[in-house]
Amino acid sequence: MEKLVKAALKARENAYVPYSGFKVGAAVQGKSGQVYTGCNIENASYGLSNCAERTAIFKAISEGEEKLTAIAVVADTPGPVSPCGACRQVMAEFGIGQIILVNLKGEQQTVSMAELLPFSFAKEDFLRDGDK
Ligand SMILES: O=c1ccn([C@H]2C[C@H](O)[C@@H](CO)O2)c(=O)[nH]1
Ligand SMILES: [Zn+2]
Repeated sequence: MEKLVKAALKARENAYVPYSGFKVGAAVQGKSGQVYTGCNIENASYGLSNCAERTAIFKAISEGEEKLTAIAVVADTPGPVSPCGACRQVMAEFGIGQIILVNLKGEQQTVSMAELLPFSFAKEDFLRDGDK
């Protein structure tokens, strides 16, 4: 989805990365069709840094989206960028179908959630039948 890749590239420009210098951009599409973008936002207390993917996803959910259909992630990596484990788990929560991984050379790879995070932990693993 070229629209999502373009939005992610633009969001990458807003990355706040005084510590790593590594800019990442993301754009996620909600079931409504609306697109939400995000960049990574670092902190002097390094562990509080937030990845671009989670910035975009949390923006979408906080605006009322309940399901997300696709996400594009862009960074200046040798091959298509590989999202961190924390972001993979957050993506899995909202059933993202298509994960489009891109680098600045335009190399692109689209993967499914099951490919990106096999054997993931989900609510079905701990909620009782009546609560699902
Ligand atoms: O998929 C990724 C990988 C890394 N980062 C961020 C976290 C940190 O700010 C910087 C270096 O790890 O890149 C992302 O936003 N997304
Ligand atoms: Zn991450």
